Amino acid sequence: MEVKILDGKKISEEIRNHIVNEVKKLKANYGITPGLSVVLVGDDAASHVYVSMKEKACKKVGFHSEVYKLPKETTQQELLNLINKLNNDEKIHGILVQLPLPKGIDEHLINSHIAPTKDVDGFHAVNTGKLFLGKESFIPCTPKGILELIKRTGEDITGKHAVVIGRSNIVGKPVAILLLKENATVTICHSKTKNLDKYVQTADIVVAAVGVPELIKGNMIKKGAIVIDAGTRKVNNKLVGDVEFEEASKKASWITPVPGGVGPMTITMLLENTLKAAKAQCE
Ligand SMILES: Nc1nc(=O)c2c([nH]1)NC[C@@H]1CN(c3ccc(C(=O)N[C@@H](CCC(=O)O)C(=O)O)cc3)C=[N+]21
Repeated sequence: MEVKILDGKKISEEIRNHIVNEVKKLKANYGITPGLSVVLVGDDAASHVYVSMKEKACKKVGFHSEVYKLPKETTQQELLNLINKLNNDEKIHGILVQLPLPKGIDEHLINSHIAPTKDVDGFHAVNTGKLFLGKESFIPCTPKGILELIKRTGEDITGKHAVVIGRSNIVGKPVAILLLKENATVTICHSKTKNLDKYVQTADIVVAAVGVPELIKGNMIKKGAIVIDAGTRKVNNKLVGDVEFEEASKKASWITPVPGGVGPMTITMLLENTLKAAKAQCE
């Protein structure tokens, strides 16, 4: 059986084309242009790359986009003041504070200062709680993108064994909750898990989100499994995922490449969430 590639770039393009049309309708019918503010504190090089990708993606679908680049000396109070301003800005429907934040700034305090209705990252405690309860909420972009990719395989998730490797608040935990909602049997593995290979070997769906290059070996993958790789680490200037792609491709039925898999979907889901936030304000 030939492996099929879950092309995050191509799927993103389809979704983004749809968003372009939705933006046109929103403008025509309500005079509203979805607006996203991205706040970046400090000089982390990778963060600057991601933020400019987000800005570009916004412009391309016709959103209003603002980027605030603040020096690493910015105080927590200054950041809270900016969020207050953006919470009250009618042009802005979504606010994203790029992580990681410099030391001394409490990430959870900052995220929970964003109005829940503008929390397009889905990191506010209210949205996290709603996700946990299975209620309508803003779903974090990477987990949402991963679910979309799995759904594009056309395979039924119900009853399948999904093994999530990684327990971060941004990817591992929320993606496990989403898979549970789709009636998968979910196992969460992490850095303290003993015999990781034993779990991965029984997985119908593998979601790797640890950021350890090629931790998941091809020989761990069950034949016919769906393999989603959310890892992106630069190794010798090359982007490497958490999965040994070549070897895993010999076993998997579907697999995401790195780059061009989960990464572009993350940004596409940010656009979707921002559109959703703008639409909610028309109601
Ligand atoms: N508040 C917040 N929200 C986030 O969503 C958020 C964040 N902070 N901090 C950092 C992570 C990381 N992240 C990525 C987004 C796109 C790609 C992406 O598009 N990657 C391309 C390649 C990019 C490259 O060439 O470096 C790909 O995989 O094809 C990757 C990673 C969002 N994050």
